[in-house]
Amino acid sequence: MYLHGSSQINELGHLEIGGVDTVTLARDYGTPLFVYDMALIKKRAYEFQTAFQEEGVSFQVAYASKAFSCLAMFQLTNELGLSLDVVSGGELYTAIQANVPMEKVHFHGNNKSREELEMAVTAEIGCIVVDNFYELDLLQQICREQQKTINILLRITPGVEAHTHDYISTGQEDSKFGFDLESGQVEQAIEQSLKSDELSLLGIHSHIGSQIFETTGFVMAVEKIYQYINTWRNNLQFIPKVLNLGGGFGIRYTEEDAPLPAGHYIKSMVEVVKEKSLEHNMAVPEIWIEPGRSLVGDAGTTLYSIGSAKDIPSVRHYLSVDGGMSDNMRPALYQAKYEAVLANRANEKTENVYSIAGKCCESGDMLIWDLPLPKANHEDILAVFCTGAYGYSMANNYNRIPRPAVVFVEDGEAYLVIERESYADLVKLDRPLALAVK
Ligand SMILES: Cc1ncc(COP(=O)(O)O)c(C=O)c1O
Ligand SMILES: N[C@@H](CCCC[NH3+])C(=O)O
Repeated sequence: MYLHGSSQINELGHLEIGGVDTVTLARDYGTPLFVYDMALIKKRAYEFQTAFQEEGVSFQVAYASKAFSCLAMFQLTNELGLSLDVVSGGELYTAIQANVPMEKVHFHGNNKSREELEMAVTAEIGCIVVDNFYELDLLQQICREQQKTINILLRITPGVEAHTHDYISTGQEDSKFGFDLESGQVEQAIEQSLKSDELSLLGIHSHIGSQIFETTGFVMAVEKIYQYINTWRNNLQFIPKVLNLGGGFGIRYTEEDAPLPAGHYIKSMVEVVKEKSLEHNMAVPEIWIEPGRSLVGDAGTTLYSIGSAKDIPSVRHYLSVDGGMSDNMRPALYQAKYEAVLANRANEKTENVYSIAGKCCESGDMLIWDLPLPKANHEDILAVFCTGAYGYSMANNYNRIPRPAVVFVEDGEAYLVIERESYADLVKLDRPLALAVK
């Protein structure tokens, strides 16, 4: 059994995270419950930061908050010295409510609305990562109206295919994100940005995809960008001060995954940026990254109560849990794989192979296929590891299932950071027909 971070088995044979017994957590807060190991989040942030420090370059590590966002998470990442990448008005609003210094916020998205851009300009955030010409025009207009200037990066699609699931690959030429490099769109966008009194162009952004296990794609993206440096410098007198190379660093969900240590990714990125900058006789730009999954993914564990079982002789043993695709879309969406244990009998021998079904009204709502476990029944708590990224943040109310609660744990203490949704919450925005607005 692979245990992440501070997870261990205690003397009762229970899974413990951050010094807190998960069986007690399940009893006190109910299930499904997301449990975050705070020490592991801190460790992951520190690994990226020290890797940059060792390379001796200027850098920013921004937390890609789409992986998991809430007030407490934003407060924590801010305390850790991370910047914050948001992709919507909702994430920006959460950052404002969490008192994140606005100069540390970067705003992404391929279709930011006027309202969202106005909100960002009003809040005077640190940087907007502009994705397309529509946004470039709109942002200039908004800045003019508000008589403000704003820092921007231009997101480019470098034409690099990351080796990952198609749905989470973003750097290929045929992508909805960013300005196309090959066709000259980037040059045109740089020109428009430089001409604008309202926009201060800091540099270039590239994000090639997610759950990436090798450094080649990042290196190729840098090489692609530098192929255009001379053109930009000669034609437009533009040299990027910032290169944001995105996120996407892979994590270990199961034994099939072999992620590199954070330092490896950073070292190869920095090496190629230094080498190419030297070749082009230019100063090494500031290097920014924006990891999401690799900061919070393995720090999260979901606790479920096991309910019904169905045995189909010689075919399959199903066990159903009290959550599913409503709190973890990833298996249904990407055929993602997870490991899990019985939290209350974590040191017992595995005897059976079960397939873990969610409770949603969908045959595709299967969390794990063929999981070896001790003989399990409805008194057991299932702990699914590595659910910290894109679990709660993609949770939904399908079948009107309330979203789970979230606790942070550290040094034997648990902190409830998101309450469990109630049935009353589910109908909060509904209007009975008699009161419905015509
Ligand atoms: C622009 C951008 N930055 C950062 C991320 C974070 O990626 P990950 O969670 O894989 O680190 C994403 C998601 O893929 C993204 O689209
Ligand atoms: N939600 C995806 C990653 C998308 C990242 C955002 N661009 C996942 O769970 O793997």
